[in-house]
Amino acid sequence: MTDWYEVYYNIIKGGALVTEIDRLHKLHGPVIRIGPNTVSRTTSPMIRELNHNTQLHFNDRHAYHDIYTYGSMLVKEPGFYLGFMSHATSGLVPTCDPQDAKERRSLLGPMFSRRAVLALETTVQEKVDQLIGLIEKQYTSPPSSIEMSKAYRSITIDVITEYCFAESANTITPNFDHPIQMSIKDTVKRLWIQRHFPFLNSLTSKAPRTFVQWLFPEFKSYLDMKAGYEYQIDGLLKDPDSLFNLDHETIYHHLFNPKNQMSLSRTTLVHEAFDLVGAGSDTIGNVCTVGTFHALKNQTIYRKVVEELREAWPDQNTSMGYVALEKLPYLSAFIKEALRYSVGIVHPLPRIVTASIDIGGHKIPPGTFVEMSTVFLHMNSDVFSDPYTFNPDRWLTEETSEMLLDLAPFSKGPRICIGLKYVLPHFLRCQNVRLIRYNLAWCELYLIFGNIFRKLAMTLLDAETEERVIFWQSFKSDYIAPKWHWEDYRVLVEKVSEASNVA
Ligand code: HEM
Repeated sequence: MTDWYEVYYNIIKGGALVTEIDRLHKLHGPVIRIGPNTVSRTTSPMIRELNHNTQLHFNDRHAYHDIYTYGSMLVKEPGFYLGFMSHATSGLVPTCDPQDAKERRSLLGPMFSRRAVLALETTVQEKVDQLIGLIEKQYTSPPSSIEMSKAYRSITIDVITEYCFAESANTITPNFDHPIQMSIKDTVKRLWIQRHFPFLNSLTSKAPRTFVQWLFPEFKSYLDMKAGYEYQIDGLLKDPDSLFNLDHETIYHHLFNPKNQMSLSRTTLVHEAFDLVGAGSDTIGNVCTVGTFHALKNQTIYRKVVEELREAWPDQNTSMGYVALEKLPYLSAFIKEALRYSVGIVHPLPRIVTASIDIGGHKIPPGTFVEMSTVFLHMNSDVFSDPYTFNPDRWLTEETSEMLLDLAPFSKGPRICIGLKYVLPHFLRCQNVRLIRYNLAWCELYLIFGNIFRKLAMTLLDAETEERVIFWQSFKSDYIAPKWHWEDYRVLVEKVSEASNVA
């Protein structure tokens, strides 16, 4: 009868929609209707023409692949994306028209290719060194505890801002409480309000800054961030030659010179900057937070990661790069498990069916909204045995092709995360699926985990912290990444002596 059902779970119940969807699937089977007939809010003629009817959520791995992996006839649902991203509506994430998205992806793509990532690997490594240097100086003598989720979020913000704009936000500060980190946290918290009440964002972007700040003081850091991008973009628009003075290639080298495409407006450039910082920081920070927690909680896992690293990298004063770290089997298995367990984006990502299509064995008419949260894929016991156990060893068995197919933290298909690309051959279900990775996300994960585990000895401060978290409860206040109830765990850190680095 009403959209307010979703509003109730997303806002009043603090993001518990996915938990509710799970309950409904248990009652009603693998396909449920979760919304009333809706007409999508869009300017795209292609989408407007569709006669919208109902909204379905699936709990079926085949349906996931029909929607996201092979679903070239499905497009992003504008009502969701333009609300959810109402602070940056002309960035790539909320671009729903497939042709527009293809063009923008072709502009941004080269920045995230393996070649570009390898060329800018030193940028990532410098930030990792800076974080480890700060932790060693600030937290080891005398030993004091550190909140890892904040430390990880600060490094991922600094990497993405340096990588994309050649201007780091410099949030790796002693208490990891830089205003930009707080701003991103606030923006993420606000996402569900703006998803359902997008006009609030339009109001704040039109009203004078002093008025907005007076009305909503918590917007200050968001407005500062926006002013920072505007300042940088205005400088480059005034003097495009100054692009050549930047320390390295940035997104602006690609966005300012769109070959065969119209130049992008100032607003679009600012929105794209927002999009990239949002998309490329909290997500990776979350994977690092989840992976580290489980490694420290389970000493067997911790020992295996550390021993493999020590053997491959005996002298920690030398450096070990992304390509070498990628070859370590246990570290790779550990990262895959951290990606599986941390889910990626928890909320279902809605698509509109543009032409009649088979989804999970059901004929679905055009205009239907369809979606499936990745939680249902990653926690499917038919593919991942004992799915609520964090177990890197599952990736070291001989037959992993089904699991690889269903590992989708970055989504799949035409709108897969741009920070990461998997290239899987067409014969996805064959025995020897080859996984080619090229991207910024993998590079960051290898360098952060590899260096942190090799150079620091860590102990979980509260060893009693619940290991098998009540998984579904974590999706309350889910927003994008789940807010795990142990997320603000603290660790004690020691510098690694050459003798041992297991505390
Ligand atoms: C572990 C880290 C990451 C995870 C789990 C993740 C997850 C995702 C997911 C699930 C999507 C699909 C969203 C949708 O369909 O609406 C996505 C899209 C996107 N991600 Fe990531 N991401 C990560 C890292 C990054 C990084 C480092 C960047 C670099 C800036 C990035 C930039 C983007 C962009 C621009 C899109 C939109 C692509 C499009 O709509 O065509 N992400 N990401």
